[in-house]
Amino acid sequence: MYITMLGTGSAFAKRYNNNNALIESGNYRLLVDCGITLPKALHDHGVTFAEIDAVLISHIHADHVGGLEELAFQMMFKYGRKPRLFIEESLAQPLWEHTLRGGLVQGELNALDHFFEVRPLTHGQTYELAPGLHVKLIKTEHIPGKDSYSFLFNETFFYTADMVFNGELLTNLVQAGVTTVYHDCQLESPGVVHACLDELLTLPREIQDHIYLMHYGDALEDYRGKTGAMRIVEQGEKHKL
Ligand SMILES: O=c1ccn([C@@H]2O[C@@H]3COP(=O)(O)O[C@H]3[C@H]2O)c(=O)[nH]1
Ligand SMILES: [Zn+2]
Ligand SMILES: [Zn+2]
Repeated sequence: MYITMLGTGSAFAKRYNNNNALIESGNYRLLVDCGITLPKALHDHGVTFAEIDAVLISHIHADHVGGLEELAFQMMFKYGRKPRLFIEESLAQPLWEHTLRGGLVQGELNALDHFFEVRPLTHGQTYELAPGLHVKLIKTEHIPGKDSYSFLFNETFFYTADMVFNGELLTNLVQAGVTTVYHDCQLESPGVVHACLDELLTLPREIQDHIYLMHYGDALEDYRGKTGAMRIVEQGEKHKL
């Protein structure tokens, strides 16, 4: 599988797009999150919504779901079909009621599954999304009372939803065979709702070796060379996993 971060920025970043990814496995294309900036970022990448097989959602913040209205409308009115939506079952109703309903409702089109081919997922279970592409959702802490799910792909690649620092989880995953971790990182301390760089730097070198930082702010250039053994994911670069 290959991953390209169409954006690597924090919710407030202006130099970087929202932290959303394009995963490719054979001919299968999966969007991981679809934030406000995603429609333009995908366009700039030379891919149309019609060429996306499915979108997978981590949690309900605009930098992760704010592009879904355009996705739904483009697919309905431009391409005449529903996009496939993988989402943890606990998030489907809140996504509709609290985020999408206002913009999408018109007449009898008044439910999430009128616009999306919804595939509810249960966290902790492994699903085959396409041949050679499996995912397990892991519930991780972000905002109190707001469900958020990180992704374990093919048992070897861990992609964090926005999450607070959890060194024990990272250590356990690496010990269980995870080779690559893409981790959201707030550059400034304290982290509060994200892991911050200072917290991630407390990890032992053998864990840091596996970590790539994403979801960073506009001050990234001031932090190059200060991320220990952790590398930085560059927006737009395609990596083989
Ligand atoms: O209790 C809170 C809730 C939110 N926020 C900010 O709003 C942003 C929403 O998107 P995000 O989850 O990528 O990042 C969040 C933070 O930057 C915060 O600092 N404290
Ligand atoms: Zn975010
Ligand atoms: Zn968030």
